[in-house]
Amino acid sequence: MSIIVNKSSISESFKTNPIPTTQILPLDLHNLLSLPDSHTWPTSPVQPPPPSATIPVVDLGRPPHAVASAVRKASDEWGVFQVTNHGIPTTLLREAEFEARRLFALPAEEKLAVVRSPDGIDGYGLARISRFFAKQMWYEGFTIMGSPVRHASHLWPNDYANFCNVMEEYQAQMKALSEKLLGIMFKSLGLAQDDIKWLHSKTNHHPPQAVLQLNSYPACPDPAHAMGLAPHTDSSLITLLHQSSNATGLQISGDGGNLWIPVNPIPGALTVNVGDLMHIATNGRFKTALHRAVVNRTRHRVSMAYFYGTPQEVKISPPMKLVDVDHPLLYQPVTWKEYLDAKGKYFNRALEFIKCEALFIADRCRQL
Ligand SMILES: C=C1C[C@]23C[C@H]1CC[C@H]2[C@@]12CCC[C@@](C)(C(=O)O1)[C@H]2[C@@H]3C(=O)O
Ligand SMILES: O=C(O)CCC(=O)C(=O)O
Ligand SMILES: [Fe+2]
Repeated sequence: MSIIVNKSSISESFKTNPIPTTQILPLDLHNLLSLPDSHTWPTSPVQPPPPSATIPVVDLGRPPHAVASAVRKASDEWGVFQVTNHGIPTTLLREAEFEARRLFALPAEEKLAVVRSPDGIDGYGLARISRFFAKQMWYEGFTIMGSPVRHASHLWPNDYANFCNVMEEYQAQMKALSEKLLGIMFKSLGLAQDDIKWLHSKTNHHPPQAVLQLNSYPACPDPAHAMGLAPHTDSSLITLLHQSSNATGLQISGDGGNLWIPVNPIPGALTVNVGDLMHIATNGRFKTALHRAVVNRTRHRVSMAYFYGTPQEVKISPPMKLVDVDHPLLYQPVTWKEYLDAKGKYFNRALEFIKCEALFIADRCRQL
């Protein structure tokens, strides 16, 4: 039997850049009565957002031209918006959150049995961005790519079918909605299907890659000095986020990090983040939103993020219609895996490192 290893799969990125175990294992936050020093962040001045700053909400039930212009405006200006009337059954959203909570409610030692391996993509653990920060986040997560059966059957040997069925159905529905939204986004820029072949092409050898991340932020004894998920942009084309409606937590940076605007959960709505790959694919037209999650004293908040990206062999570059003298090509073509490699090294500066000037400068240096 021969094993075909395609070096471009996103899970390969974690094989080439393993994460130290100390950056994977979370403390049992559910039983802590005060904030340990390891989790104490310097307080940042809390500024009230200006009254005009609210994250756009797009009703997908409106006429197509109205939806397209609202999506375009939100993606240009914010890189994030909420969608209502998206067609995902509320019961599925509720069931998925219920199953996620059932997982995080397990005793710490049972969750540790499905901890991510240093070079793996799926399983339980801290956020991958942890190693870029001196302090730990008030956070635990569980990553699913495809079928969660291997880990779920470990957690619930006699009772894993429901978790798996719900998570698989959730991923199928999120995939369909991601594809619909990407279609709307590209169309809103005046592009036809033919302009972005990699998005629709039947010639891709692999299906689009996607990751479902369950995020858990236990109630926190000192939320003002804790961080749920530190400021970052998502590496996907788009991310569809469902946040539990029992607590706010997601915030968007209005100005690169000093002003934070909350995304107030609308029951049943989903938040759409423009990811770094979409910023690359639109030659910088659409913004990638810097965001973070904060925690609170009384509520255990859970969110579910579905990261939708490209098939493994696809190099992302903008369609020619978005490149001209006024809009020179901004970024070098990259696969998702290559981009995750850059993100693993340079974190929030990864985009800078794949800028075309960087290539130009590197060439110049070589010539000198
Ligand atoms: C496909 C992805 C996207 C990843 C990396 C990889 C698997 C898990 C994703 C997250 C999930 C939690 C936030 C984030 C910032 C993190 O630390 O891990 C995400 C990251 C990214 O968007 O870069
Ligand atoms: O929990 C949230 O609201 C944010 C989650 C997030 O940003 C992520 O999973 O990338
Ligand atoms: Fe995110």
